[in-house]
This record gives sequence, structure tokens and C-alpha cells, in this order.
Amino acid sequence: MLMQPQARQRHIDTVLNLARSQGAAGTAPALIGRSWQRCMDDYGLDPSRPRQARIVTSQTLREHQDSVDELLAVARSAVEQLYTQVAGLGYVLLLTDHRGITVQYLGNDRQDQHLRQAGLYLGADWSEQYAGTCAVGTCIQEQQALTCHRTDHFDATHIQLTCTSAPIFDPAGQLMAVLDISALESPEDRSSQMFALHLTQLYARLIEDAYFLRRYRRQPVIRCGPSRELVRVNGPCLFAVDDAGQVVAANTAARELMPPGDRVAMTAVFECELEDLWRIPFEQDDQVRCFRLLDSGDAYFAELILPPARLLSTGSADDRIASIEAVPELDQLAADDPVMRRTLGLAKRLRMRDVGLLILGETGTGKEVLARAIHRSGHRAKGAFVAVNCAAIPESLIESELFGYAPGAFTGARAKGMRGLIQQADGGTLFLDEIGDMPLPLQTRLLRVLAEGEILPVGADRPIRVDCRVIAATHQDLGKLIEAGQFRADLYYRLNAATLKLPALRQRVDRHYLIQRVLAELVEQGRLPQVRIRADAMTALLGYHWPGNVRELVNALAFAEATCDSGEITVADLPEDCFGSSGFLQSASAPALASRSPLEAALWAKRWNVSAVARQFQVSRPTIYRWMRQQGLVPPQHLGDASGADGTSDSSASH
Ligand SMILES: Nc1ncnc2c1ncn2[C@@H]1O[C@H](COP(=O)(O)OP(=O)(O)OP(=O)(O)O)[C@@H](O)[C@H]1O
Repeated sequence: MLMQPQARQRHIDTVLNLARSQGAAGTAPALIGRSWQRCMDDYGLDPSRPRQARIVTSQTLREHQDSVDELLAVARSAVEQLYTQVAGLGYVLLLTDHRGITVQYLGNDRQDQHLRQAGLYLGADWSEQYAGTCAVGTCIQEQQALTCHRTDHFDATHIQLTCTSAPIFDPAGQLMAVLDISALESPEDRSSQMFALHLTQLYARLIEDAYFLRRYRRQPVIRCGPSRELVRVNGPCLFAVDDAGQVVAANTAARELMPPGDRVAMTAVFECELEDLWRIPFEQDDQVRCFRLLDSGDAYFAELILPPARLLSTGSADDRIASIEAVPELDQLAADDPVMRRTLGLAKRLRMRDVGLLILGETGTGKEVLARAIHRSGHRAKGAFVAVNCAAIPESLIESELFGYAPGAFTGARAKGMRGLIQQADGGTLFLDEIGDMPLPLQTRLLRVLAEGEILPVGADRPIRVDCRVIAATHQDLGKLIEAGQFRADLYYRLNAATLKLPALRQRVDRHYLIQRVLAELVEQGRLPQVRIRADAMTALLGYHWPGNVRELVNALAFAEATCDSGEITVADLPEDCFGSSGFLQSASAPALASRSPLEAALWAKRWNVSAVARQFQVSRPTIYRWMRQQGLVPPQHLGDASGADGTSDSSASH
């Protein structure tokens, strides 16, 4: 236990050399070098005059203990637990206050004398100002966890010790205490203390969190972290919030997620509405919900810890209940994706009201699927759902298609006239897809229909009353179209009492659910037999960026099923253009997937085998050829001789 005088002298020389050269402390971390410098420059400590450990009087000790009274009560069991884990390895445990005075100590009675001499004792002063560079004192100065290993210590008295400390911060971010484990002897190698460092940091955080939860036991606390499975057991971030969703306090990890500012709302941390927070305990079996961090977009899982018997009064109770209620048609569209949850919550709340809804999302994200689900789950479910693709109807026909026409309205018109699509939706829902493509003059007429509830068919002299709900959708930025004078602002406001956003498939955190769901639907619809997805294929599907969104996923699964022969989809069965490194679709002639129509995507997926595509769409081959002509789709040269499954040459057939 006694230190060699040579070792002591060598250490003193090293420190003095550092003072002269202003260099780093040998192989020690930079923060040790900084501390040595502070010891000499700021505290006037002299390495050639070692100081014995200082133990404060019992009166002073009591004053220090009183100042961290509440922390000591909270920390007691964690400190005991940590000590039982490390005692057998020769460590003692110290808890000091923010000034470095040891207010709690657990050590080995048999080594009492040695430990006391070394300062590993109750009441010992481990401030850097007195003891020089040491784990506790330097942790206080640097506000971070560290190991002060043997000759890292400034004072030669301590160069046999290895000490590891971690800071404990109060909920305002102020250093409150330091947790330390130290041993009288240790191996030379600093890396022998890595485990001690991790363990000490872990327990410091447990104590910090226990203290936080005790301090804010009368306040809602949001606990969150990047793992759904671990959040309730050990979620690293804690936010105490008030009823308005403002952060009242945050632990160390949570503070890192907060934007700068005095009063930060949780809605500035997570991409969410206030009521999303209060709804956490009601959704999902595990009462954990997924949010996206506003800053990075990362998915974070959160639980809400509510004070007992506390009723939160935020938002309208009716609305809250409506959005929590199970609505299978809507619920099945997503699992736990934050954007989808908000969208579906809003859809649930508004499904029974005739307010205009605008669905925004990239192509293939399921805008029509959502509109249908709102219709089926709403009060107009018994009426018709009429979908109009404003981009697909030629401009010359759109007026008569939408509004219908009176008998003999124009040459070539049917003798009896025709009910327009709006009238067909009477009592039900009119879904106006690609509303951004509606010509301006028709926008004006549509606005009148919406305002007055009447349509005037082409050539008619009397208006007809229609009563339908209108849901519009677009992948375009209507704001920009309004600025460019291509879309009427008044129509926009009329259609858009609420906006429902559909995230791109690549942004959704519930992709696994959606893949299984789409597969199950294809099976239910009889479009696929029972198949399962092997893990390798699932990994590839989860990792792909899906420019064509759910539509592309549907096509990819249909393709994979057609190519797999064992009832199991493997990665080799997936379309090569998305998942292969030398896929034929990567040739220059293959257009970007996102810009393809469903027909074009299917043709590429089936290598332009028209028979296979006809089977997929459940239409005849001539229909596919007609569609191809309408869309100007021609097979690429190198695939021009693709054969139908029946052996006929599709591309040479004429229709
Ligand atoms: N939640 C879902 N579950 C199963 N299939 C879905 C889901 N969402 C979308 N799909 C499927 O994805 C395809 C595209 O959906 P939909 O037509 O609704 O997209 P969209 O956004 O309206 O596309 P576009 O912008 O091209 O009109 C359809 O085959 C649809 O059945």
C-alpha cells in the first residue's frame, strides 16, 4: 500500500514539466491536462508539496448533508445497489455534493484506516481546489463523467488510486451531486476502468431520474427514448410539462432534444399537437406512442406519466374521445406512425361532419384509400362514393362528366341526358382526386356548387339540388398554384376546412405493418394466394425508399408472388429494379418509378408481359393494349418480344 518515493518524485517531475511546457498530461485525456493547469495557475497548488486528505468536521458534514437531504433519500437504494455490485472488486462508493464534500460513503470496514488516509471516507473534501486533479473535483469543474486513473491525479498522495465519477444534475440542469467509485489499487492500464465508468454513469442517471420523478410527481411527465421496448423501463429523456404542454423541467438527455429558449413547448420538440400528448395513455396496448423529433425527424417513443387522480383539461373532451374511439376502417390504415396517427385522429373527429377535407400526399400514398375509409366510417356510408380523377378526364369532357347534361344538350349527347358525377354522389361522398389539375373555369363552377348545394347540368335551365360531402386530394402544392393564378384561393378555403397529410412510405415508421397489411389485402382480394415474406425480403422491403409509395409496394408484392415458387417471398423474388444491383430496369430507358402510372409500373414489373399485366388488373389483354395506346406506352426495344404466359407474343398482337 505504501508508495515508492521514486514513483512519487517521477510524478512530481511530470507535473512540473507540464507546467513549464504547457503541454498535455502524457497519455491522459485532455481534460486531465486542463485540470493540472487549473491546479497550478488558478488554485496555486504545488506538486512538490503533497497534501493529506482533508476530512471536514462532523458539524460541517451535517450542513453539507442537509443541503442535499432530498437527494440522499432518493439515491439511497441506488447507491446501495451499485456498491453491492462493485464492493467485491475492491471499490468504495462516495456520493459528494456539488462542492465535492463526501456526504455519503460505503466502504470496507477492514480497510478503514487506509481508506480514511486516502480520503475515501465520509466528509472527505474532493474539491479540485483542495485535492487537485481527482475524479470528483474534475467532474465538478468539467461537468462530465471521467476516470482519474492513478498518475492522472495531480497530487502525488493519490497516484495509487483509481477513481471514477459521474455528475448528477438537478432538473434545472445545475450540478447537484457527484457519484464516485474508487479503489485503492488497480491495474496500470486505464482501459481497465471502462466498465466502472459506464456503471457509474448508469447509476448517476438512475439517481438523477428518480430525483426528477420525485420532484415532479404532481406534474405530467413525458418519458421518451428511441426504443419502444425500453421506454417504460428506462426511457432516457424526461420532460415535466404543465397543462399547456410547456416544458417545466427536463433531465440531461431531454435537454439535448430541446430548442434553445426559456419557455419551450413540447410541440417544439415533437412534431405533434398538444392533444397528441394527452392521448398517449389511450393508444396502443403498451401505452407508448411514437413521435418524430422536430429537429432531426428521428422516431421517439413516449409514455405519459400522470399524477394520480389528475384530470387534464386540454382541448374539447368530445373531440378527444372521438379521436381515441376505435374506427376499424381508419385504424387499419396505419400502425404507430406519428403523422398517420395525427391524420387518422383528425379523420376520426371529422368523419361525421360535412366539412371539406383536403388530403395531401405524394402519388400512391393512399389518398383515395383514406377518402374511402372516411366515407365508409362516416354518416354518409350508405350513400355512393364517387371518385373523380380531375387529371384523367379530358378537359373537353370534364364539365359534362361532372355536371351532367340535359337531354339534347349538344350534338352526340344521349337522348335522355346524363347524370353528372356530382349528382351521382348525392347523399354520399364526392372524391375529387388531383384537384390541382382542375381547369380554372370549372373551379368557379365547383365553388358555386359547394356554396349553393346546386348543380346546373350542361344545357339545363333549372338547377338540381345535391347534397354530398366533398373530399379533395392532390400531390401538388396548392399554395404555389394559387400564387401562380392557377388555383382559386376561395375554392381552396372552401375545400380545406382541414388538411389530412399522408406521409411518403419511406417516412413511415410503421412500414412493417403496412407491408403485411398490403399482402393480407392482396390475399383477401384473391389477387394473391397465401404467401409469407422471408426475413431477407422483409429487410430489403423495409430499407427501400419507395418513390412510388404504397402503389409501388402493391406492385412489388404482386411481382414477388408471381416469381416466387415456394409460397415464400425471398429477396431474390423482389423486382430487380428496386432490389437488384444489375436489374434490367436500371437501363437508361426505365423512367423514374415515381413518375409512372400504375399501368406503366405493372408493365415494367412484369417485363412488359401484357398477359401477366392483364391478369394482374383482371381485365382483358385488348384493354391493356388500349390503355397503353391512351397513355402512349411502348415496350422498350430490348423487351419488345416479351411473351405472354400463354405463349403468344403480346407485343406483336394487334388490337
Ligand atoms: N393503407 C393501405 N393499405 C393497403 N393498401 C393501400 C393502403 N394505402 C394505399 N394502398 C394501395 O396503394 C395503391 C395506391 O393507393 P391510392 O390510389 O389511394 O393512392 P393515391 O395517393 O390516391 O394515388 P394518386 O396520387 O396516384 O391518385 C392502391 O392500390 C391502394 O389499394
